Amino acid sequence: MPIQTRLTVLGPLGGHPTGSGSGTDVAVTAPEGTSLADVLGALATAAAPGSGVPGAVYCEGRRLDPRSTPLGHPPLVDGAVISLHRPADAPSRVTPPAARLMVVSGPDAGGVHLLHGGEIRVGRSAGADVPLDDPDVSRLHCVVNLAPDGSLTVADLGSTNGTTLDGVPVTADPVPLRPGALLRVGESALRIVTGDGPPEPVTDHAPALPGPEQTAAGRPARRWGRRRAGATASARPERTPLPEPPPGDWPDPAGVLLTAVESGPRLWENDPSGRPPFTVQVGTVPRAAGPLYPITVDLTAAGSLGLAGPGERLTGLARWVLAQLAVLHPPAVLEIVAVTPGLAREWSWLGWLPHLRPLRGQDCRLLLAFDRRQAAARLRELTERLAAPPERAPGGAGPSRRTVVLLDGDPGGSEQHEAVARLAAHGPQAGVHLLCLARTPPATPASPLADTLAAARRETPAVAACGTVGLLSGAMATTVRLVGPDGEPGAAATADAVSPAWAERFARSLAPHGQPAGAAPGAPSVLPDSCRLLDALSLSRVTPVALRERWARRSGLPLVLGTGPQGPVTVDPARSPGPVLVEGPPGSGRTELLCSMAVSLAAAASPADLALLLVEGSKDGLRPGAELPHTACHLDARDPVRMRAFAQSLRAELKRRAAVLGDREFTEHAVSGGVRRVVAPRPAGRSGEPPESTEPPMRTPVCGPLPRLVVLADDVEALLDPPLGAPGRQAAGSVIRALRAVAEEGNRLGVHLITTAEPGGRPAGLRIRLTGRPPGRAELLGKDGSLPVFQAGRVTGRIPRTATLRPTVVPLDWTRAGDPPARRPVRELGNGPTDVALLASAATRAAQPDQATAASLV
Ligand SMILES: Nc1ncnc2c1ncn2[C@@H]1O[C@H](COP(=O)(O)OP(=O)(O)OP(=O)(O)O)[C@@H](O)[C@H]1O
Repeated sequence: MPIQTRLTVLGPLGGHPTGSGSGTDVAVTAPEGTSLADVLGALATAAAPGSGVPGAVYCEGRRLDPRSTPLGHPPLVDGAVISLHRPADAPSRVTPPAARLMVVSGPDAGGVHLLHGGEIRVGRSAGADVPLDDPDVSRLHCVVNLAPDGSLTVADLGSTNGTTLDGVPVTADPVPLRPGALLRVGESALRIVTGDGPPEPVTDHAPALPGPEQTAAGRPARRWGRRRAGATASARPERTPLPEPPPGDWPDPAGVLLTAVESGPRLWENDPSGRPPFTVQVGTVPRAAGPLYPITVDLTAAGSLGLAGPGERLTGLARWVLAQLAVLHPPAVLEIVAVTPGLAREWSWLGWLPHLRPLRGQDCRLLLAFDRRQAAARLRELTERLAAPPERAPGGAGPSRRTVVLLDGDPGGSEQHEAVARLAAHGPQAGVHLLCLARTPPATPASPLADTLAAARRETPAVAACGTVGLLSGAMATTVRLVGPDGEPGAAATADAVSPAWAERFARSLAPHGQPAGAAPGAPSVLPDSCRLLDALSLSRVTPVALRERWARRSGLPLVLGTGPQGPVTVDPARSPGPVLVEGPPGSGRTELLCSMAVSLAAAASPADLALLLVEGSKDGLRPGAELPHTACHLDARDPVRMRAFAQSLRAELKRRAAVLGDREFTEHAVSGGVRRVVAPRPAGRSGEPPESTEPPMRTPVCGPLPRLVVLADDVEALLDPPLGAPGRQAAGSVIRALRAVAEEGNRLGVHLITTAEPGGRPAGLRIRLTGRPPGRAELLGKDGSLPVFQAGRVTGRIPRTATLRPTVVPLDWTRAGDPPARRPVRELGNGPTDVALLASAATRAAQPDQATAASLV
């Protein structure tokens, strides 16, 4: 399977990748094992057209050897930044810092600054060592000193609003700064952490919210300072009693960045501290002593969350909300969709997050919408979900996988507005929650909360359906107040916000994560229109040796169905509580899928361990599978004698197994010696003719361990309701009764049924629904709801080997990431052996010793 890796290439001039605008983002698609050297020229051309192959390549400050650095593996994973010719200005790996100064709350939160000793000045000025875009922070506000002996002190630098340490004012006289203590400057809270962290650079100095000059021009610091001293009623936290604090410990922006960059143990953790899922913190309330008090919103209770306020402050808060959701929930649990027409610059960083991959088979590269056409497509996909049954967690009450939809900007015409309204009203029950942004002036004494809320509803009507709305308030919009369904505002809290540079760094760090266990790294997130099963099985060149190795290391009965958005899709029919059902409209690829399943099973287990029984209700579509040495029987419904004999043998086999096993469940090789087994006969008929009826449908049993039996039954509808005049009409009932017996008790006895219609008995344990667009496109439905869609493997066509694919390097255009992917039509070859024939031939050779044993026993 080819893998895809998205990289950012910095040209000869280097630079720091603080946004999608600098450097060139590219998607490299190449077969597994391709080295950097194979694509280096194309990468250099993408970064600077006309430039030659560079002499040196760097990643994370290290020089790489292009020939021995494979794509898709560290450090060249999704989201990596490489620089050509010379190292980038990006922070490089450094010796472990003595301490970290973390900005844990405030309007420019999330910074993690490495301290190596000496004085560190904190202030609003760009020249400060720790610059903070916080309007209440003075240009040079306080200084932290790390002495050679590791001791820390802090002193105020004559700031307007003062500095406090754990609630105690700090003067110009340095006082000891204990690790873990909370340092407050303006609206920001900082914490020192010491200890030997990994040497990962995380300093994020880029000021991204309005720069110091802008804020200074619009707001004299002293006036804001006075306002704080005589705060307005709406901005005073002590006026509103705080509710019971939510349980659990709450992540702060600096900790979240570190978790993402270092893939810390808390990434996607199931929080043992009891923090409820899908709950986000929008700000904190400072208390005289003790930790910051988190103000949180539970999306499952609120339904949807509205956020209103001015420009960058609003996006900074929304970035923080989305980042928290992404760091707390894996992509298997959380899907993020961004419907933000015209706002690619603001929101393209989301594209690095694994949560925006179209795992449900949506027709796009990423779940982004930067123009109205893309917005219409995303909204259509989402509203279609309202009609589908919600995905339930096993044993759980609520939907197992939820979707958070960021809505920013005008989604389009009346149809799209109506779709948004439907999602706002009915989405939460289906696990779809909106995060609606409304750009309004902040709530101030001149514009009370009620007016701001009304303005937000006018600006973004869906806000009216949001169970909770966060309103940014105060002259500089650094305070947030939550308004619930009762219309009562909650406590005023310092709004937490993070910068675009922070968000980009955060999202890139998560980019390589989120592949399910066993998926190929960098597996393409977009479903192909055609999949060669042998590629999905990693058997592009199928040889007897490769098969014997697989057969030897088999565990269970792995059945690879095809490829999903994250790599091969595998099920285990032996673990299904009932038959496996393959449904779909005519021509959707059911017969082909049954053939693929036969091939996939034959690749998993040797003929000694597995026998296949192929049953056809009307056509002759499974005939290619009869070539497999595993096939013990190929029955078609035109021969009543063989049909009855088959039904009799199958029922006898079930009875015999039940007698041998008693109360025990079938396990691999548990039963052997003196036990007869069913071995493969070949039906004597040639293609298109009914097989001759002289032979029993299954060969004489011989001694040996019990193999598993898998019955693959196609066109079972024709057996359930045989057409008048069909030759097998009379015998169809006996076959159906035998299949029903397998459905009922087969699994316990190691006999499994894969069928296109339920014959009765135990209901299907696993359903595969082919959609028919394109042929072979299918979704897997477990008992707990829908799982990702996949493209079923093809075995009877002649698909050229994809292993010969040449690597491609394509510039990434984020504005087009929400479009359907460009598809290269797969041309099937006109001649040459089919893949089922290739595998059957290799399997026959691989099974030679087995067959010799079997023959001697017959
Ligand atoms: N996985 C696949 N990949 C590509 N093409 C496929 C795939 N499966 C089926 N097709 C194409 O679709 C055609 C119909 O497939 P198939 O006969 O398996 O469908 P079906 O559901 O069994 O239909 P029917 O029962 O009406 O015959 C095939 O001839 C093939 O060209």
